[in-house]
Amino acid sequence: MKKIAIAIDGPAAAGKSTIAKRVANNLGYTYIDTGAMYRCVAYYALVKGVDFHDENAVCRLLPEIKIKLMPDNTVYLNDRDVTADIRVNEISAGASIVSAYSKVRTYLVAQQREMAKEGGVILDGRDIGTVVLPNAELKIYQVASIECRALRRHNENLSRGLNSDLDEIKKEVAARDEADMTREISPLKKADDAIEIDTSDMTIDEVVAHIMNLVEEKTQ
Ligand SMILES: Nc1ncnc2c1ncn2[C@@H]1O[C@H](COP(=O)(O)OP(=O)(O)OP(=O)(O)O)[C@@H](O)[C@H]1O
Ligand SMILES: Nc1ccn([C@@H]2O[C@H](COP(=O)(O)O)[C@@H](O)[C@H]2O)c(=O)n1
Repeated sequence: MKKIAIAIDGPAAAGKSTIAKRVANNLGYTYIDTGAMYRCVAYYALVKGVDFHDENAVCRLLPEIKIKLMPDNTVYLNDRDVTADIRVNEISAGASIVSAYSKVRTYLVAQQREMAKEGGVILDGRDIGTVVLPNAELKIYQVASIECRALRRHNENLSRGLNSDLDEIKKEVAARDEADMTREISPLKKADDAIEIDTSDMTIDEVVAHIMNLVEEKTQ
């Protein structure tokens, strides 16, 4: 079967990475979690004591930041496993701040394109269909209502034994969407040729099956 590039964009907690991992697994494709890369930049700034809002200081760190996304979805930053460290709320908010900086985006987008150049890839993020891979054969814009997304994240936290406040999550997710959609550079938006999937009333299996059908149409 022909190997294609698949782009999945959408707001926070829409289920992009869950679906992307499942589809990648079904197809034997490489999954590239671009959000993890922005999270690594924020995490490194935090470790170095650099204020997320200090653009020049954050950008000066870039040459020191080496990110590796492993086939088992662990994330290495300068040869250290940071998979869990980059998932905390402070880093979600920090990633949203540092991702607005032009030099940060240029640095990471170049790496994302390099990783995707052979095809047989599925990338999820905010600007994959619009900027990173404008020629991707299949572009998905995955959405769900804010209530649904906040509840999913809340349940995920509870199932991991973490403290979780549904109202706080709703505020955090809405604030991140607002920042990601209104920033000047590469804001989150649906690519003109993307297929929108509202997953609010769909199970994970239904979303995966829907995308698998779309892949089949594109690869016939
Ligand atoms: N269709 C679905 N039905 C029910 N739960 C879902 C569905 N899709 C994803 N989920 C759950 O929603 C939660 C958030 O999903 P996920 O982390 O994949 O979202 P995301 O879009 O990658 O988030 P972010 O952009 O914040 O990294 C997970 O707990 C996942 O299991
Ligand atoms: N292509 C991308 C991916 C992510 N971002 C920013 O990183 C934040 C964290 O992303 P997650 O997918 O892991 O939640 C996100 O809120 C964006 O600010 C991005 O700009 N472009």
